[in-house]
Amino acid sequence: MNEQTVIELHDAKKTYGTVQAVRGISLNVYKGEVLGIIGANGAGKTTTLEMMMGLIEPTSGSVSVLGHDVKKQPMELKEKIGIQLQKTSLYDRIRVGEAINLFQSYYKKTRDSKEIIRLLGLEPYLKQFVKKLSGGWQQRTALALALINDPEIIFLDEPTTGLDPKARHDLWEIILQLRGEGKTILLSTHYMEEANKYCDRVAVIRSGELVACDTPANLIKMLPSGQGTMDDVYVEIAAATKGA
Ligand SMILES: Nc1ncnc2c1ncn2[C@@H]1O[C@H](COP(=O)(O)OP(=O)(O)OP(=O)(O)O)[C@@H](O)[C@H]1O
Repeated sequence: MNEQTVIELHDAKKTYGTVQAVRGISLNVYKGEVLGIIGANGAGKTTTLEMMMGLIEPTSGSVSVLGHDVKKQPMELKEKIGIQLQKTSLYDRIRVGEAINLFQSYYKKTRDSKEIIRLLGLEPYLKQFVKKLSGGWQQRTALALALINDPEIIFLDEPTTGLDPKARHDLWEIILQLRGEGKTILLSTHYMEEANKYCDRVAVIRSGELVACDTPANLIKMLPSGQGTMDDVYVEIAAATKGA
């Protein structure tokens, strides 16, 4: 694997009032990898991703993305990253083609929209309202919008949640194609078979802490029995009670 670091978290913490959402995570993400983030509901996956995206500031510690401190240079960062959020309701009331055109106006540098439409197979849907599309096509539209600025890093928050198996498979094919272009992809997922099959490394977050980050095969080796599946990793490492 190419070991050029594109994201660096150093003891990043995020506190909301009395809630410690992220409790000091240090992590390096490498260029060209697909890094999955797993953990129970409320573990801190979205908060960690949002700090890397520059959407929220860490309460303490540092987050550097492509050499930019997310606190000090959020605008520089915006031009270089692509974000597909869990909820796409913002774009519900416009058509697919209109959403793509609108997003093109947001950035200085853009990727050819025809190329993005071809990659995502969106040609037949351009005149349709995003809201009327199936979940799978809504997710593809959201991914198309995340690619408009030809980002070096793409963030996907639970991209395949709620999709049927074929739509999930097809979306992964696109994600792997993007990795083939040299993009770095970070995503959160609750689907362990997807983490196992498609992610180069998987970060395990438990109660706001990074408890492991390695290849799926190495995470499985960390199990007490030294063997099993990513489901076992989830149950025994990600969802284990503290101190267990
Ligand atoms: N804006 C906020 N204000 C207050 N608390 C928040 C806020 N955002 C997140 N939290 C809390 O921080 C903790 C981590 O939330 P986060 O959304 O990062 O978890 P997650 O791992 O992404 O969960 P899920 O799998 O359910 O999406 C939770 O306790 C959550 O309630």
